[in-house]
Amino acid sequence: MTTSAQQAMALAQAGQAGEGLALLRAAQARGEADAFLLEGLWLIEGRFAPRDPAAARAALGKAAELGHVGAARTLAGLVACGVGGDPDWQGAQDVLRRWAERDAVAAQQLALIARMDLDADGIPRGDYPLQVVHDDPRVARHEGLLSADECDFLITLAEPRMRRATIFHDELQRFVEDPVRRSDKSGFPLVSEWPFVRAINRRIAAATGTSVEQGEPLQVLRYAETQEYRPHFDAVAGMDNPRILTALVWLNEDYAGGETSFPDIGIEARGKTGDLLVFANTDAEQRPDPRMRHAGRPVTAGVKFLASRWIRARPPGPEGFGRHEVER
Ligand SMILES: O=C(O)CCC(=O)C(=O)O
Ligand SMILES: [Fe+2]
Repeated sequence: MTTSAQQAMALAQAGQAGEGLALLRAAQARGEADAFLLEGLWLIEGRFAPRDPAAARAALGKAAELGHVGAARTLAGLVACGVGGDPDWQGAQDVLRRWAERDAVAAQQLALIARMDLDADGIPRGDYPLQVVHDDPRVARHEGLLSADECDFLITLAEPRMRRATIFHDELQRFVEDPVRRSDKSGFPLVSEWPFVRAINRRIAAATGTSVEQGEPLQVLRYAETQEYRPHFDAVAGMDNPRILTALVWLNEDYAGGETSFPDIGIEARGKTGDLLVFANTDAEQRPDPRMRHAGRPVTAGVKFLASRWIRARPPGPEGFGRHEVER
């Protein structure tokens, strides 16, 4: 069966966004939740329709009211993150509470958030002191940034949406699959920066001394046996808002191999579940630091899960972080 939303998407992809939108409007008039959801997604991403976060939030609210669980998940994240309205941490939890009986993901978010030490705005109250591993260039770690339950839940959320990881190709000016990066990944862009994910991002921000807005979408990387991320730089020339830091959190430890290695400064890092590794990619002038080449070494047994967040020098402008940003 093809739904109106699917037809609208096909039209938009064929260059007929106006017709697609008309179809969505008709379906909305019939009370079809996924027609509200799809318009909401277009409006957040500014794809097939001009970006309008407030209208997006309204459309997703409508879809949620009509019983769409995916829309309710996205809505809770927008409320938490302040997209299309002021950030409202308590309001985001109200959305989760309304859905907790019908949606195990909402219930689990609430349960894990309840165990976090957060103020009323969802800001972590804790201190996350770093142990220095290497002074210049800076590499540091913090043990137990995330609990084992939080790591497991991130993996659970990421698993169904895993895709082959890509890298940005400078000549082609787009993301491509490449033997340099053989792993799967699952990102948490704005439409899936759910309250739990937001809370994790805030904790990474607190531990790295940055603002939560400076981070590109959180990614969960999955490396099966033999998979690796060959030596590469996270900061590359030509980013006017450079990736100054990378934060990695080990989400499991029952695998062999898979060390994060920095061959030019002689570091091989491996952490326990929940440990954070943070490193500077740029020098004092925010130019890519040639010593910060690093790799995820091949996994030799088991499966490695790692959360990764690339942190920019400044929050994004209205158009996001630009062409190198991890796909939204
Ligand atoms: O898998 C690793 O150990 C490294 C990951 C990495 O380099 C990245 O996410 O940028
Ligand atoms: Fe990297």
